[in-house]
Amino acid sequence: MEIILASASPRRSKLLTQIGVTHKVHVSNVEENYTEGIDPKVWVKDIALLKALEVAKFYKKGIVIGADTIVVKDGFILGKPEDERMAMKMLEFLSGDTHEVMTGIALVNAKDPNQSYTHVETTKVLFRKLNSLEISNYVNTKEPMDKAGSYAIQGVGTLFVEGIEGCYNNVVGLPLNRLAQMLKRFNVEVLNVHNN
Ligand SMILES: Cc1cn([C@H]2C[C@H](O)[C@@H](COP(=O)(O)OP(=O)(O)OP(=O)(O)O)O2)c(=O)[nH]c1=O
Repeated sequence: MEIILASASPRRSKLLTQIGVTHKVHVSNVEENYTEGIDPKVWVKDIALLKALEVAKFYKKGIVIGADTIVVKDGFILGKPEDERMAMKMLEFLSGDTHEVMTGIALVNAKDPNQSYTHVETTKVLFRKLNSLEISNYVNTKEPMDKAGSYAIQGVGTLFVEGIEGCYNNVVGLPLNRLAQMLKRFNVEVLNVHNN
């Protein structure tokens, strides 16, 4: 069974490769325009599904995986920062407190797009208190610029993380354990994948 990852994130592709899932990457053009007042869980699931459905149109068969990662704190959704100023504001906001990282995942059968499964995985992350110098030094590394919430737990950003509760890979962009369980619904056993 061919597996198509509908994501531009090199991290997600690497995570899939880590568990032995051979796949093709086909990037979707879905706009991530947040509408005020939407429940973050509903939003992140809907965007993941939209990404997978859009890419599924290009294929006659196979399983399309869509995903979206957001950071949520006090009801606010933090996506990727638009500029360095915004990245600094996000990090100030996350400093010294716990936030949630949510990844929505959607699996769509390209042969019959009505067959789809979605899930939202949530991981709690505790940041230690950050000072303004380390925030600006971190933003200068550019690492935050393409990351939800303006940090990368898999990079230098790990220095801000005091603890996590839940799936680590979910913070990086794909909850692998959950994804493997979802793939079983399409009879894909991750430890025994034949994609050709
Ligand atoms: C919090 C956090 C996020 N991220 C990343 C995961 C996602 O790639 C990114 C959030 O952006 P997304 O919009 O979820 O994904 P993307 O734009 O990289 O790719 P696509 O939309 O095509 O699927 O933030 C990390 O890499 N590390 C972290 O610690």
